[in-house]
Amino acid sequence: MAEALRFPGVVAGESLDAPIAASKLGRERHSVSASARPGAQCWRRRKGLAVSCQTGAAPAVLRTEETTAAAAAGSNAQAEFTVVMKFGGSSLASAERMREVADLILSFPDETPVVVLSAMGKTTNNLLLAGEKAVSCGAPKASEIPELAVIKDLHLRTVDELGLDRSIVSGLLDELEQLLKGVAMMKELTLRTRDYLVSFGECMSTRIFAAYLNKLGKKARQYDAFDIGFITTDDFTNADILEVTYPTVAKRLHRDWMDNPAIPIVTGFLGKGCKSCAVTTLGRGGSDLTATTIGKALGLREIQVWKDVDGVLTCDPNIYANAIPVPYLTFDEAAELAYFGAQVLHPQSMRPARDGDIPVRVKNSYNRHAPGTVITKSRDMSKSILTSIVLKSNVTMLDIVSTRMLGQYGFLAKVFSIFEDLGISVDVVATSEVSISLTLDPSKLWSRELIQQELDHVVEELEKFSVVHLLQRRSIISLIGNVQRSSLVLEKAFNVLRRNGVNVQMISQGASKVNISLVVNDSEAKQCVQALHSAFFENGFLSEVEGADVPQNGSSLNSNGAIYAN
Ligand SMILES: Nc1ncnc2c1ncn2[C@@H]1O[C@H](COP(=O)(O)OP(=O)(O)O)[C@@H](O)[C@H]1O
Ligand SMILES: N[C@@H](CC(=O)OP(=O)(O)O)C(=O)O
Repeated sequence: MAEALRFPGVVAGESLDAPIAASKLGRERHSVSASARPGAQCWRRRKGLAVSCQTGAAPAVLRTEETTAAAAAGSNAQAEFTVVMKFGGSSLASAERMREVADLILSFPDETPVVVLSAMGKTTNNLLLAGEKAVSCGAPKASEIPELAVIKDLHLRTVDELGLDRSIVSGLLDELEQLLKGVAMMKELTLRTRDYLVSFGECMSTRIFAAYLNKLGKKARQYDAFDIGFITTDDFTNADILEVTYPTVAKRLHRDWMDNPAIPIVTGFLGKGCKSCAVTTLGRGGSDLTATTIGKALGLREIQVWKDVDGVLTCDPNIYANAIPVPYLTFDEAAELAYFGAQVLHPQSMRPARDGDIPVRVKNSYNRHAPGTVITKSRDMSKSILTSIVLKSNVTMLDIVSTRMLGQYGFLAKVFSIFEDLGISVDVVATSEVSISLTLDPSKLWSRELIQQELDHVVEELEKFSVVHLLQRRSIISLIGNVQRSSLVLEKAFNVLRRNGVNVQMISQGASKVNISLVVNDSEAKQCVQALHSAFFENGFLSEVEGADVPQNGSSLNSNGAIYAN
């Protein structure tokens, strides 16, 4: 196995991110050597993980070199692996859960899976909290951060309970502590350091799980995604996967399988920045995207995403416990649902699956025989009316009225150029000749909220040519379904809202043709979702409508569960 490097951001001649540098300075174990590969340089250390780092490699160079080589291997790469099985943090919260997930994987002896894992339980949140506390606690106190203790305890206990050697994670835990000391010393946590910090979660869970499968006698090989060709933009905390990733990952997994077959256990959520060569992350929940990327790269039969719920549900079960599973979705519906706030899937994760036309199956690792949700390119929409109701809260709405007699084209262009310049996402839009109403994504970046100063700045810019009303604490309720039946959906929805005394402040029928969005006050939103859910899904409405496809609870809809039927 190659020697390891946990500082993929460190390239000869490049300045280090300060806290990482500080944590490195605290230790002496590093040695530096150049990789044998022409045009590449690599920092190595005696212990830890392996990341090869291509110095200053421009994406274009990578694309030419890697694509050509991978294309040769590409067709064969499809031969061995059959499915991706992704398990999220909720499926991997303890040693007991790891045992169950191993058992689940082994219960499909006819499959050759690529396994993608997230960090255990709430580890990512704990890492982020630890990082934030380190900024202000002072270096001597960094070792005492409570979240660090929780992370250590969980991982060491898991290793012990699974009968594995503590050395599987102890080096990483030491390194994590050093990093937190570095952050504490420098009193800063850059986005780059944040990504590096959270990467410890997936790096540990995959090492533990691979070791456990090997202990059970099932050959498994651990991979850090940033080491096998997950090349991304350098947008730390929210990076995009570059095209070169597909052939590179396919080539690597295929080659290793040919050399020595073993189930790949890949870190979800992580990548390597194309310019910085540092660890990047794909946004919260990004392991789903890792899974669909691998599915497309290898041209697999199916992508399975194992969660703690019986599939995609008719609404967020935390908002309304009566939510029921949705048996079928299209990629467009699933993407819209995720984008408009359903935390169950990463918003970008449907893209590779759609491009590769690979079905995604959302399953429950706690209830493996439940049929789950199958997401495909198309489905019979003739009977579909409403699929799911999604709520996105804490949204800011802007009413912008032109004060100059700009034509509509010029007015809209001016408004949107401001959002583009400030890097703020717009969700729902309704326009007239001289006015526009729109909502702003509450999390401009996945990891943090739009802050007041940014909003003030937006308003200031817009007021140069318009009158602006800023309306905060709004919610978007998205009705995901068949927009061809929009009159029926809207008639029912508005009846329900009127009965509940709710005034809709904006309405938009998405260009995607699967979404009608309504904007209401935050304070009324949950009650609206519950009332809409009752009206559409619980009182026989859909079965009253001629030809409607009616979701039900339980397994009677299990026409999509053929391969799990037992
Ligand atoms: N429409 C929905 N359908 C299913 N789950 C939803 C929905 N909206 C929100 N959720 C939440 O998403 C969670 C599953 O997603 P996530 O936490 O990312 O799982 P994992 O960590 O296992 O990948 C559920 O436990 C549920 O609370
Ligand atoms: N661990 C990362 C990535 C991820 O996808 O997690 P999960 O599969 O548990 O949502 C996060 O919490 O964001």
